[in-house]
Amino acid sequence: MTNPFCLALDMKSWEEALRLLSRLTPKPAIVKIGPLLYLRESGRIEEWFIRTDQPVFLDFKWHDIPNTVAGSVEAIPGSCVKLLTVHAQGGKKMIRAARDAADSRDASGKGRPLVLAVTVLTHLDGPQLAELGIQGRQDAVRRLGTLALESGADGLVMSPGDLAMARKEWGREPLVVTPGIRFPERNRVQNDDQILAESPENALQKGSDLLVVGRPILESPDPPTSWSRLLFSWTPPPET
Ligand SMILES: O=C(O)c1cc(=O)[nH]c(=O)n1[C@@H]1O[C@H](COP(=O)(O)O)[C@@H](O)[C@H]1O
Repeated sequence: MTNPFCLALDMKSWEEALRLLSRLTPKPAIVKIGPLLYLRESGRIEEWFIRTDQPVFLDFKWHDIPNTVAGSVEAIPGSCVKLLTVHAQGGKKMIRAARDAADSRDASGKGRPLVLAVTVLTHLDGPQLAELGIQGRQDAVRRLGTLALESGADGLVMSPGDLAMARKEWGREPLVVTPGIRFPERNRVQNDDQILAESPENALQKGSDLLVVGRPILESPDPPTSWSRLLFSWTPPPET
C-alpha cells in the first residue's frame, strides 16, 4: 500500500466519484465501492473494473450460505479488486468458501483479493448489541475475529476503539482495517452513525493498517484540503 488510507466512495453518482478522485493527491491507496454506489452505477463500474489499475476494496459484506458467497466472489469482474468483505457472523464454512473462491481467482490469473471479515459493525452500541444477544462488544470482536482468522480470513474490520484489544490478542500480524475515522476539529458529518470513532492519528498509533474514510472527505466543503489533513496524520516509513 502506498499509504494507509482508503476512500469510501459512498456517493450517488459515478461521475461525482471520478471527479472527487481526480482532485486528490496523492491518490488513496485503495478506493472502497459498496452497494450504495454499485447498485446505481453497476454497468459503468463493471466496465471500469475491467480496465482500471486503481486498487479497489469491494464492500458487499457478504453474509449468506457458502455456495452463494463463493459464487459472488467468483463473479467479480476484472482483477482490480484487492480487498473484499464478508461478515464473520456468516461462520467458518462461509468464510472458508470466500477464501477458497478468492484463491481460485488467483489460480485463473485474476489475482487474489484479500478476504476481510467484519467483526462487529461500527454503529452497534451496547443496547443494540444486547438486543442481538451480544453482551460486550470487545468480547464479540475477539471471538468473531479468532473464528474468522482460523477460517482463512486475511484480515479483520473493526472499530478503532477495538484496536488496542486486537493488537494485544493477535499481535501485529493480521491486517486490521478501521472505518469510523473522524477529524476531532471538524467532527460533524450528517446522520453520523459511528460510535467509538477516533482521529486518524489515534487509529494509526493504535495499529490500524488501513483507515476507511468517507463522509469526512465526501461532505467536506474543501475535500482536497481535508484529504491533505488526513495524509498529514501519517508519517511514511523511512525508505530502505
Ligand atoms: O466494512 C466497512 O467498510 C465498514 C464496516 C463497519 O463496521 N463500519 C463501517 O462504517 N464500514 C464502512 O466504512 C465507511 C465509513 O464511512 P464514513 O462513516 O462516512 O467515514 C462506510 O462505507 C461503511 O460502509
